[in-house]
Amino acid sequence: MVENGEKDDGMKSGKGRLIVLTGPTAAGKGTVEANLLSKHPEVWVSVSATTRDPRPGEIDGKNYWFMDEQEFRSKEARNWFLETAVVHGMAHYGTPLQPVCDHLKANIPTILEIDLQGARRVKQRASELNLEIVSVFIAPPSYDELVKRLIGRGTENEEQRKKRLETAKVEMAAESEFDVTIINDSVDRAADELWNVIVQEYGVGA
Ligand SMILES: Nc1nc2c(ncn2[C@@H]2O[C@H](COP(=O)(O)OP(=O)(O)O)[C@@H](O)[C@H]2O)c(=O)[nH]1
Ligand SMILES: Nc1ncnc2c1ncn2[C@@H]1O[C@H](COP(=O)(O)OP(=O)(O)O)[C@@H](O)[C@H]1O
Repeated sequence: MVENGEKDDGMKSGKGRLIVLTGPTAAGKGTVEANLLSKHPEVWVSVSATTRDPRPGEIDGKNYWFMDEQEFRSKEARNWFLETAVVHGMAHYGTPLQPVCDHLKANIPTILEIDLQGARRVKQRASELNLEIVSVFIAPPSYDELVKRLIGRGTENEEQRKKRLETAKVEMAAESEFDVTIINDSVDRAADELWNVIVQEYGVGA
């Protein structure tokens, strides 16, 4: 066991590649992950830290580690994170490093659900951390459908939705940077496609 922030050779011994999952707001990332986990509970999805407020029903330590900006910045200064980003120009988000090292070392299929900036940062740090990654982009069937899903989810006010849609346009334009694109028209099928990526990368369940 090493302290957070130190280089962990667990990254070297892990066989599978880290799955970095990105997609615009309300494309259905959380819904697809929940479907995948219901069918394949052996998959581990990293729990990020965030300074945004919890949505109704969200549980600390399950959906996110919710913390204030002071705590987030202090952890950031101690290299506690694999990557961090300010998303939608509003809240800080970050991936705790050590649990990722531990799960990869144990060869447990590991998914990070992070934004475009975070995905780029993980790619930049890949060689420093001896980390192999496969990047997956979850796309909505269309931009109009994404707007419908965002409104239908009903968890943001109009100003927050506007910011999310601005970010969404930037993220959708970056799709070609990713190794695999999964279009989330049917949740069940999209989750199966994601599982196929895991089977290919980790050789599990085949
Ligand atoms: N860079 C980074 N992005 C994250 C992290 N956790 C979540 N995100 C991203 O932050 C964005 C906002 O997430 P969230 O507040 O749950 O809103 P939603 O995507 O609209 O449901 C999404 O693009 C997430 O993928 C993280 O640890 N690091
Ligand atoms: N394939 C789909 N078809 C229709 N609605 C969907 C689909 N996938 C997700 N949704 C809905 O879209 C909204 C946004 O999904 P969510 O998983 O919160 O997105 P994200 O995590 O990407 O922000 C939710 O209300 C969800 O129920």
